[in-house]
Amino acid sequence: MDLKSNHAAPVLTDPAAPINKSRLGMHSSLFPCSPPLAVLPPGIFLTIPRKKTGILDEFRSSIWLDAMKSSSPPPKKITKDVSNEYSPTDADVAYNAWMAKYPSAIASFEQIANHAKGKRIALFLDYDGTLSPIVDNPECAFMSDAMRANVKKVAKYFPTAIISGRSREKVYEFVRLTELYYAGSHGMDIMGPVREHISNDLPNCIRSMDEQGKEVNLFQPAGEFLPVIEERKQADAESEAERSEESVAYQAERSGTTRVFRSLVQCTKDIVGAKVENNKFCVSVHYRNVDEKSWTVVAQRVHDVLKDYAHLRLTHGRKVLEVRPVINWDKGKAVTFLLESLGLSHCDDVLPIYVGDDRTDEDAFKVLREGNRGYGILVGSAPKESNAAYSLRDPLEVMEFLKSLMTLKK
Ligand SMILES: O=P(O)(O)OC[C@H]1O[C@H](O[C@H]2O[C@H](CO)[C@@H](O)[C@H](O)[C@H]2O)[C@H](O)[C@@H](O)[C@@H]1O
Repeated sequence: MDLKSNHAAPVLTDPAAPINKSRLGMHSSLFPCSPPLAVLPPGIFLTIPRKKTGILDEFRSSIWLDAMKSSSPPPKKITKDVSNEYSPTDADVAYNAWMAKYPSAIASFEQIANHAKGKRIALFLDYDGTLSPIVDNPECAFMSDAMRANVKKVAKYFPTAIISGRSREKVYEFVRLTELYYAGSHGMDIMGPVREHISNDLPNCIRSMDEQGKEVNLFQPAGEFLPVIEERKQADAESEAERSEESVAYQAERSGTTRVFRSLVQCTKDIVGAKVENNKFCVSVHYRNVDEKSWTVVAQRVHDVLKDYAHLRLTHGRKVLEVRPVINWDKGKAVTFLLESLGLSHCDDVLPIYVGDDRTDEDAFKVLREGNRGYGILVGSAPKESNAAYSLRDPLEVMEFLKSLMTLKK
């Protein structure tokens, strides 16, 4: 969800980071659906009108607060009929109606299998909330060994990619499977197979090596947003003493984060429980562990920092505010890019399946739904409108679904 109420979306101008728009053109086949906001052709920048008041008024505060509250509802408890006098609550009725609209991918597996007959499955998986359960500390969102083993097996039969909001490096550290493709920063950092025509057409696509020394294509559509060289030089010039402190700000600079990360760390450091995470092309401001009374303070501080930057925008994930470049790129575009990289686009015999739990995954569900080419599967049990076709309750059910998928191997 974009937080752009009252035309005052916290978008940022970074005068020190000039953006070379002409370098951001790309192959037209990577624009399968019309962009959600205005685009500056031929690049992939979005323009968002903004007002520079810097103050979250009461009205907008309450909109933000509502969005913050509803951003990660707890899983629905299954109501048990122990007394034989079960009378469903309104919530049960709503849940059952929702399940009828987004049936379980496990219960509907036969239907999926029928559709997959004679087709090659391409699998796309989100990480947090999909392969690993949502936990309070983002550094501890480990996937189970059983899940890893099943993802490994499924990747043996079907091309499989992880598309995460985390940095590509970080999600790889969690997953540690070399047989997958990885897209980090909500698809803004993709390591995929080598395809000549793609790397020739896209200026931000380069030939690179993966961890195993295998040749890959590295596509970073928001490449222009990495810190300017001067900042790196400045970091290099820091004293050894400063370096050894291993401060959050130093680590961020070293890993290529923009100045906005440091500003966000600085402006939230007195808010107990707030955590700022550097995801390379995006920055996450977590408020899951912040007292609810201070949530609007978090929103206000983030808003204040962002009002000075024109090339960044704010979206909302599960108890997290996500700062990202204003470019027309998302997980949906990443799926299209990867299908093309894998040589699987424009093929009638390919069935892409995308499994994800978050609002950012909706872009991918939408691409599959609109192209009428595969299935989005929403992970969660809280009724919400989605572009997915099916649902799974939680990562445990995701694992069951992966096991079922393996029965479809040739
Ligand atoms: O696209 P994803 O792989 O789902 O990444 C989205 C964000 O996931 C992480 O945050 C979420 O999971 C955390 C661990 O369970 C949880 O503590 C947090 O509240 C959730 O929002 C990650 O830390 C973010 O950087 C990602 O953007």
